[in-house]
Amino acid sequence: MTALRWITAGESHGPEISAIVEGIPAGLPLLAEDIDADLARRQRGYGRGARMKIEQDRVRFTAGVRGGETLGGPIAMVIENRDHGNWAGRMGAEPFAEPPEALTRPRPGHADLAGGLKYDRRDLRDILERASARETAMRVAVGGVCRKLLAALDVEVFAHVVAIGSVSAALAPTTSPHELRVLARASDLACADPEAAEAMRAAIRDAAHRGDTLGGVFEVVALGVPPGLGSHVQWDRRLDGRVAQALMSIQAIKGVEVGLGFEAARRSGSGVHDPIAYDAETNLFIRPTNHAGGVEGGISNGMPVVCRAAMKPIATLKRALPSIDIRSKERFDAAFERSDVCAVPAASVVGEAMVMIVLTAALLEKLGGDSLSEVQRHLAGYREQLARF
Ligand SMILES: Cc1cc2nc3c(=O)[nH]c(=O)nc-3n(C[C@H](O)[C@H](O)[C@H](O)COP(=O)(O)O)c2cc1C
Ligand SMILES: C=C(O[C@@H]1CC(C(=O)O)=C[C@@H](OP(=O)(O)O)[C@H]1O)C(=O)O
Repeated sequence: MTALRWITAGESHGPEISAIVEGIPAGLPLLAEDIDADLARRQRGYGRGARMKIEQDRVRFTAGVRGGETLGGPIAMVIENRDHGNWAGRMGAEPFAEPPEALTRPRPGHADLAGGLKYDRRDLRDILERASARETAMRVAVGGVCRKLLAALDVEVFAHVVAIGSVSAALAPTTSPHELRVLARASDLACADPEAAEAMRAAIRDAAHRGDTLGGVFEVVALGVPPGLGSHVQWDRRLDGRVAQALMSIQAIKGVEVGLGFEAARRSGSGVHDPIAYDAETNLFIRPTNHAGGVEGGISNGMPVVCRAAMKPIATLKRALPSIDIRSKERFDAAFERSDVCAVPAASVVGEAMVMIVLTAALLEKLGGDSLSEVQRHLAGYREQLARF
């Protein structure tokens, strides 16, 4: 048993993106098609650009899986970049026969300029290729592996879009998590409020007409998380801190909230903290409200883990903002090729994946085990301990 660790590699227009995931126990049933369903969800979504018509993301396992089950060793995965075929002579590893035209015009809001300065690259393509959110396809694949393990431990994670620009979803307080998940999955906006979704589509169309872009907010909900994941004892073990880092690491995410988040700062204590009750039938502590978003003291408390992420608008604008050519130092009028107008629905699928990865790591730390059956046995024992508390 080792800690869960993972890493991705690959450029947006290179031949493929890849990942290695280590720490998944042996004996977990795992098929490429389990992952592909999530990859497809990340690709569709109102507001995406022409690139998504080219790609058809599918994962291929190249290590760690045999006969449809994990072996306990590192799992290696690749996803082909179909667009790579259109980049002949510009994206290979070998020296170029003819140097491609350098990209010297940084886009405000993207990594182009900051990355160029840091790595001393005068062709900004050397930065944008890796800064691109193409990489998030692989995060979703890693999250998909974790989803299989979480499902075997009765944990379910889903995301839904709650705002696009200034349009917010309004949900009836009676909407159950199950309904929320089904409604969001059925929408090309991953939004559970059909009326708001229509207004969101109109806002995205309007932004596209104006040559502009939009951001928004998505929420991730994790059900079935046992109490006791994460820890109060050290800064880097707090579950809320780990979730925030994971969500904030997604390209263009600029804010994260757990539970009430910023709203908690505006209320007094009596309107924030969740009263503690006890259910004598299940022998479990329960909470009538979940303002904490399922985490207190950096530890899961048995309630659903609920967090939100705010995404800034896409940086590549049809009507570009002022910028300077890094070679001539002159102001330029940007040439626009293609871009997403709004990628919040796609980012919500990525957020779901990142939360699944954090929860899987925390669960494996709590429970230990080299095979799925061992982890399941440990969870059953822990649940008995909780019921006796
Ligand atoms: C799923 C997804 C799709 C994105 N698509 C685009 C895009 O088409 N064009 C673009 O300029 N930025 C796009 N972005 C955002 C950039 O990757 C992001 O703005 C850039 O990495 C800089 O953001 P940062 O300052 O948070 O790193 C996308 C982000 C995500 C999560
Ligand atoms: C390729 C993906 O997203 C890309 C993320 C992205 C960016 O700048 O982040 C820019 C666009 O790429 P391109 O410039 O090739 O059109 C998006 O399509 C993807 O999500 O799979």
